[in-house]
Amino acid sequence: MTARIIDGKAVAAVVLDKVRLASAAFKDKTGRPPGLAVVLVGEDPASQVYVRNKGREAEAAGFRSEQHTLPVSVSEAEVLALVGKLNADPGIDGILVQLPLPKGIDTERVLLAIDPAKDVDGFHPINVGLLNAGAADKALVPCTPAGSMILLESVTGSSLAGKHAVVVGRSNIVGKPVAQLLLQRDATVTIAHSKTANLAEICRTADVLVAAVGRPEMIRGSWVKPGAVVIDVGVNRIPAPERGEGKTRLVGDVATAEAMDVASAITPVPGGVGPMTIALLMANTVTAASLREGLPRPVFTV
Ligand SMILES: Nc1nc2c(c(=O)[nH]1)N[C@@H](CN(C=O)c1ccc(C(=O)N[C@@H](CCC(=O)O)C(=O)O)cc1)CN2
Ligand SMILES: [Mg+2]
Repeated sequence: MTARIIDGKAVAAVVLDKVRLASAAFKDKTGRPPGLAVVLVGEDPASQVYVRNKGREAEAAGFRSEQHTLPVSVSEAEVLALVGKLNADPGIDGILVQLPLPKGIDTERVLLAIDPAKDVDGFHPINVGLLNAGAADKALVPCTPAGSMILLESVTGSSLAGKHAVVVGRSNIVGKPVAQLLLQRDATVTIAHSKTANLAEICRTADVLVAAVGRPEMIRGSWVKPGAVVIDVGVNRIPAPERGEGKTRLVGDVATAEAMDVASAITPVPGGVGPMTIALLMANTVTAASLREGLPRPVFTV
């Protein structure tokens, strides 16, 4: 079997088209565009790229887009003061603090300070609680898990009843929320991680395998059940001396070439889940804006 490649860039483009329409409709109804503020602390080069891309997509979607860049030396109190100012700004619907934050700043405290109604990352305990209570329809759902589900559903349809989903990874950003979303689609869900015994054996029982462990190509082709759908959330930069001295390349958490011989469908890295993260951030911003204005929740499923 050669797996079908799930094209995240193409699906993200469809979501972004819907975002543009929803953004224009929002502006027609309210007289203002949705507003997104992205906060970057420090100079992490990957974070700088992600934040720039978020600003570019926000502008393309017709949003009011703000970027706040703070030096690495900034105090936690100053970050909290900025979040407080953005919470109070009626034209800002979405606030995102780019992670990771520099050492010395308490990430949990910063995330807790964001107004849950503006928490377009879905990381605030109120949104986490709503998702875990089975009320995802009232929550802002984290972007990477929500995007992963759209890619998965493009292959399986919306019901996963009778399917065993194995999530490898237990982060708050991906592993735990994606497990909740899979449960809500009636999958039987196992959360495994790097310290799970018999990990390969457990993965081999997965009809749906979500890899979010952050270890380059850890999941081998022999771990994949024939016909499984594989969602690779990993984005790992590894040395690529074959490309020249000091060069690197991106790989996922799955050994893609091996898995392709076994799976029925798989997301590539790059070009799979990654592009969905930013598309879903734009979707969450229109959702937050609509809910804040008492408008119906827009739908961005593909
Ligand atoms: N506040 C947040 N911080 C972080 C999040 C997040 O969702 N919210 N996620 C990641 C970083 N991230 C967005 O912020 C992100 C990561 C990867 C991609 C992406 O498109 N990846 C591409 C490859 C990109 C490359 O060439 O380097 C792909 O997989 O195709 C987008 C967004 C951590 N921080
Ligand atoms: Mg990807």
